[in-house]
Amino acid sequence: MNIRIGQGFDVHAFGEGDHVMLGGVRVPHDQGVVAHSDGDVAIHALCDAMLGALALGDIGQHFPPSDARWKGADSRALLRRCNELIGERGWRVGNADITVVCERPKVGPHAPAMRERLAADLGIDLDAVSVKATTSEKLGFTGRGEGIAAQAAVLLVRAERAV
Ligand SMILES: Nc1ccn([C@@H]2O[C@H](COP(=O)(O)O)[C@@H](O)[C@H]2O)c(=O)n1
Ligand SMILES: C[C@@]1(CO)OP(=O)(O)OP(=O)(O)OC[C@H]1O
Repeated sequence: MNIRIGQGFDVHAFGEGDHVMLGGVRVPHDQGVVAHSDGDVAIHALCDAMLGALALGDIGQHFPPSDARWKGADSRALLRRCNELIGERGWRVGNADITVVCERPKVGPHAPAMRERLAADLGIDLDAVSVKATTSEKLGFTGRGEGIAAQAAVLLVRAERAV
């Protein structure tokens, strides 16, 4: 088979701070998130989708929260490592589609920069990376502003090998 599908989901609670990292972009906000790494839900969901597509477990298994190496980690480095893991097995991301769920901050204005960073980290075209956002209409934990969530879907395709 030459294609594989994967999906990922991540949540972080809001906490003290003045920004949230989303898709590798520092988004100013009146709160931060509680996390071991930089708490980038968009990237964590994307990593899990990539790992899931090849049944490689999840990011918590590859980068355990109990390991001091990942404390404060730049999630872009985790994404690049996940990209290596699929690349070593002969796969690359064909396209990725991410949805961030929160009432605030507004994600739309930052989506172009997020797409650029994610596409660069994955080594794929900009138009193969989509970032969308929605509120949850004030319902649930995201609606109450208690946290932020993201889900991601990816298609992996066989990487062409240079001979
Ligand atoms: N954190 C968010 C949430 C939403 N958006 C944008 O607003 C649109 C309307 O959101 P609804 O939840 O009311 O459907 C949505 O389609 C996004 O374009 C956003 O930028 N940031
Ligand atoms: C990113 C990692 C790194 O330890 O920790 P967190 O930033 O807490 O994020 P989460 O999505 O809860 O768990 C995955 C971990 O791999």
